[in-house]
Amino acid sequence: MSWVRAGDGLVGWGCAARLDTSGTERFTEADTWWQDWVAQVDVDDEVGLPGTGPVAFASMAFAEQPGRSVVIVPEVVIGQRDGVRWLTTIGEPPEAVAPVAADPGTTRAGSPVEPLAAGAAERLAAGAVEPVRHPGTVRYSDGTLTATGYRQAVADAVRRMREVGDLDKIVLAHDLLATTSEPLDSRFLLRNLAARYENCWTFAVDGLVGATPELLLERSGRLVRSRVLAGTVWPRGDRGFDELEAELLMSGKNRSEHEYATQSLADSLRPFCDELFVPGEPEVLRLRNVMHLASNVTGQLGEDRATLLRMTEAVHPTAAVGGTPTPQAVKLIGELEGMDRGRYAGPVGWTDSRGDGEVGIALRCAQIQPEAGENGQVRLFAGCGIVADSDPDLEVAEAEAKFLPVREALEGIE
Ligand SMILES: C=C(O[C@@H]1C=C(C(=O)O)C=C[C@H]1O)C(=O)O
Repeated sequence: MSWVRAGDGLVGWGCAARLDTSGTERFTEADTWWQDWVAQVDVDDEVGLPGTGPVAFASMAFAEQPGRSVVIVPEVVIGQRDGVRWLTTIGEPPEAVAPVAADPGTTRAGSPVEPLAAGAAERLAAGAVEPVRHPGTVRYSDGTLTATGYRQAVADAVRRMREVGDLDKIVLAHDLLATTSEPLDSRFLLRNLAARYENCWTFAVDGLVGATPELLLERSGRLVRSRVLAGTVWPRGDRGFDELEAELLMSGKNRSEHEYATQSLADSLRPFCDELFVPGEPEVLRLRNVMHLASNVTGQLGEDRATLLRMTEAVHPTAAVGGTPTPQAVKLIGELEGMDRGRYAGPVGWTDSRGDGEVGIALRCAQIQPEAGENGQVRLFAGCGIVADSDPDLEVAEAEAKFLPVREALEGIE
């Protein structure tokens, strides 16, 4: 399990407890389950920062049906934030971790661990940690919704927006299958993604692996934060990055896509906040494969601070992955895509016993298929916001650009 950005974050393994859930109540169930679980453990947290003490990783389904959501409490978590490093264990320190700490008796929840890097290197040398495996060659094939099927779905959505007029924006996605000649080691993907997308949150929860640029919510005490993305350009022709950036900022279509996404997040987050700051103008987030319009929304929570999972329930899905109005968009997504998004475009991240934590939107990701046998198989997803003046061919190309991070990570392209 992983949630890492520019070297900071959490990496966990083992399973001390797990919840599988689905349906409309999935967030409430996850929140209650986690609070009940935390209430029955003795916590010895010497650090007291967000992410120290017991944490749960969560990866929630995009849709109410048929998706499966999962919450996992790892047995061991290594964390790093602003120069502070810690190790958390649940129960007795497992064998693989014991040599890391000077005194294994003190490696309970939240003990700071200095000699971690040295210990990890020793364990690797001693063969206690399996080396990362290369997935071999990669072959691609159509997913449930092919690129041509996707083009058609976009065209149908555009027609409906122009003719019926009950929908302002819808986000449509499609999938792609990749088969590797060797079983897939999620650490191979994670390492490559983290190296190339430092500005993104590299995550892995129960086989869903990716590097998302979009932070749905971060809660840290009374502070809440979100990085809303919508509106995209990608390298094409001989346009330079500056030219692309100017094109993005001036594009009415992209600006309106962005406005719907920011509005939906702000409207659903505002009831939890005493103050909420929404920038008047978006900025541009540059990534290797695409550029996005971005708005950093910040707020101060009210006295009865809702937990991260409760707020996540309220804001999901924003119009960055659903649409406007939300109910009509979500219904039409199911009809036009005709596939199960699973946990793609759902919230993914972690929460601690205080209800703090970070959740991103699971984008630029792939679901590792457990039943692949001797090969590895993953299902990649990518989608785009569609408005009445979208061009289906351009949306197919945009989705293609959004598949790139995982494709290149799978193929080990430097
Ligand atoms: C839906 C995806 O990305 C979202 C859609 C965007 C857009 O349409 O411009 C931009 C960023 C994300 O909010 C995806 O990557 O699959």
